[in-house]
Amino acid sequence: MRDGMNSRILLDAAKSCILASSPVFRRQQFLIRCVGGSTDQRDMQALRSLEVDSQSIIRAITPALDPTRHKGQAGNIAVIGGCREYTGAPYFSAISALKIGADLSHVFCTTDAAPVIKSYSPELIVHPVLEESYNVGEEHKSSIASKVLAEVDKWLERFDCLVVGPGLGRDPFLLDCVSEIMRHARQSNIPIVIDGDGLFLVTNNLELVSGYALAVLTPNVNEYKRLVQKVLSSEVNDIDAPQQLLSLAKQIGGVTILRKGNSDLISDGDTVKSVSVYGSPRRCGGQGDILSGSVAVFLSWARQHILAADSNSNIRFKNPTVLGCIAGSAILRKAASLAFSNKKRSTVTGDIIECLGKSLEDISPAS
Ligand SMILES: NC(=O)C1=CN([C@@H]2O[C@H](COP(=O)(O)OP(=O)(O)OC[C@H]3O[C@@H](n4cnc5c(N)ncnc54)[C@H](O)[C@@H]3O)[C@@H](O)[C@H]2O)[C@@H](O)CC1
Ligand SMILES: Nc1ncnc2c1ncn2[C@@H]1O[C@H](COP(=O)(O)OP(=O)(O)OP(=O)(O)O)[C@@H](O)[C@H]1O
Ligand SMILES: [Mg+2]
Repeated sequence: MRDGMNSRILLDAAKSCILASSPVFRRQQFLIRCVGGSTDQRDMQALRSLEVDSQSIIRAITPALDPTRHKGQAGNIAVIGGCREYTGAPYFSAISALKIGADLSHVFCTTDAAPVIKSYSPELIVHPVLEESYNVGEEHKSSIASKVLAEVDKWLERFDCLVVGPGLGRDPFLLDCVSEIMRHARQSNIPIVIDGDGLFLVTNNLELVSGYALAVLTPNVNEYKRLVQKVLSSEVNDIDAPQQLLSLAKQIGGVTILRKGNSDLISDGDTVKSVSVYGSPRRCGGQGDILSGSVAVFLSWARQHILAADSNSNIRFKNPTVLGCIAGSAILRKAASLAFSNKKRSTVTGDIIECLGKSLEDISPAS
């Protein structure tokens, strides 16, 4: 009996050793650490105490479908992104804005990407205005940059929010032009959601967003790591994730940051909120793009709602960028959950986009 027990203990120990040295196991442990998946009870409790009632926020800020309203009042969004490599990301972001309920959705992309993005959907207004270095001779760079800016400026004042970065690429000439567009948007007080390669640009040029309360950064695990290293000169701290996020947002002058992960954490340097609505175990590319388009619309609605709120309403004291992040995160996660219940392992980003309407309808019915 005793011998049997000893050999079982030895067998278990051997199994643990084999498991711990297996590359698959080590990769899983690495990923758990990367996405902040600490199982520490105190961490879980701390996160639970930050959880917000996202459904009430969505109900409060979603505008009624009022017959007196005209086209554009429910939101006019522009995505700056789309290059030779990436045409899916700007499409996902822009179409998600429409499916949430914006009236108009534009894409400003490179001349190469435009015909491709136009062919995905006639709903989007696609402007082939950006250029990458390979298409522009050194001697023409300055005149092309002025032309790009003039093209975007013609439209800028009409937009309720810009999304900068989905599928933008990292070409230096293109990023210089986009920096100028961001400066103009900032002068005009237009909110800017920054994602993907827009975060690469901003991390290396923090002055573009520093101190701009209408800027929202939506980093994934890698983008967050780069931001923390650059701004706080430290590594990501998953043990005290809310405190580190708060410091980061404060250090960049009160921008709002949505740190994507197992739970989405949101901070504007004053408060930290968490959205842990059940989402999906599928991690197909493009979900962050749905999020950026959704946040842009909800942020615009939150601003409108706050402007129109009467003096007794306590929503007037809330930050619209934080409200937009909470609502966008909760809707994306609910849509991802719905899509997964239908499509399981074959769930792709398009399936999640198809569930955005039902997800919002369940929370805030159209009539
Ligand atoms: N269909 C498309 O056109 C898409 C284009 N995208 C664009 O692609 C560009 C680069 O974005 P990326 O998200 O790839 O850049 P990242 O710097 O986040 O990712 C680079 C690498 O990190 C890995 N990685 C990503 N998330 C991870 C996680 N949670 N844990 C461990 N490793 C992880 C990825 O597999 C990839 O190899 C952006 O412009 C983005 O907008 C993406 O939005 C996805 C969809
Ligand atoms: N580990 C996770 N568990 C549950 N949900 C997650 C997890 N990681 C991310 N998400 C959800 O997916 C959304 C997109 O996050 P993700 O990290 O995939 O962004 P991304 O890498 O920028 O995506 P994209 O492929 O569009 O660039 C987040 O808002 C979050 O709600
Ligand atoms: Mg992304």
